[in-house]
Amino acid sequence: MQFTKGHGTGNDFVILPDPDNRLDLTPGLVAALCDRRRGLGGDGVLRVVRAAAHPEGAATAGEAEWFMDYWNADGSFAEMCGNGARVFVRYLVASGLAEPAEGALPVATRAGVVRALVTADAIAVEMARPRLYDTATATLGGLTLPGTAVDVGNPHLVCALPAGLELTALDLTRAPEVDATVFPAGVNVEFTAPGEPVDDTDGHVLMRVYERGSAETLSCGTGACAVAAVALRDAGRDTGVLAVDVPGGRLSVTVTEDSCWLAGPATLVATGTLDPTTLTTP
Ligand SMILES: N[C@@H](CCC[C@H](N)C(=O)O)C(=O)O
Repeated sequence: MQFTKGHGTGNDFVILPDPDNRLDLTPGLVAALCDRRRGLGGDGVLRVVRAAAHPEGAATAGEAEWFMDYWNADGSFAEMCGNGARVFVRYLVASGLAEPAEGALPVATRAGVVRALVTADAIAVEMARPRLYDTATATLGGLTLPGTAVDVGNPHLVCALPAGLELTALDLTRAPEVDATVFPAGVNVEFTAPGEPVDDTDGHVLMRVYERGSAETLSCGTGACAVAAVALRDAGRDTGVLAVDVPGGRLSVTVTEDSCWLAGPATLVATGTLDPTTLTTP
């Protein structure tokens, strides 16, 4: 089995090239690949498959040649992964499967087709504008925080920390408790604090995230988009540019009238082969 390992601001992925959808990818195999001690390690898997060859990509095969088949580290599916899409596009270009020079590159996902712009330093992906749709709470270590539910193709709950509580003080080794009636399919939970002003932006937010299916990660692209949309709402604005700092680095989010751009570094670090029969799970 061929693989490449890559990351976007520390949100890391095992990339599996499988153009014709031949791999028998199962939740167990995904979890074993993502195991950080027994496998390659990753927050998720990105299968690179032709849209026409995948049942969930076929409907958009006329718009995008490639389908990002994203899986969380526990073997569950997610509709969308913002950093994953950026790393996926870096892989397509680096491996010669797509040409970046032809303008925005379309990629099919479970949340529809996204478009990417590629430069040497960064990859920006245009996704749907985040939709703020409800309020809910997250409880963590006896602390209950109010938050805003946001749909970025996948579900998010954005909770601001009260003044005086440091983001670094949160214990995210366990999942925050949330209301399952608001989030029947689970949710990614972002905790935020205000950052110092950053040039050429309309705001700066610090964030940590506990991801559905992957636990705490160093970064979450769709989470950064959700956080930016809530920050703009709180500032009485509809659109703007936000710097969102995550433990793994800085993301830039631009919310426009009808879409949302997520930009940041996307890096490939290794390529190799693996015999899946050597993988074991606890
Ligand atoms: N890290 C991703 C989000 C991955 C999916 C998420 N865990 C979910 O289950 O919705 C990102 O960069 O957006």
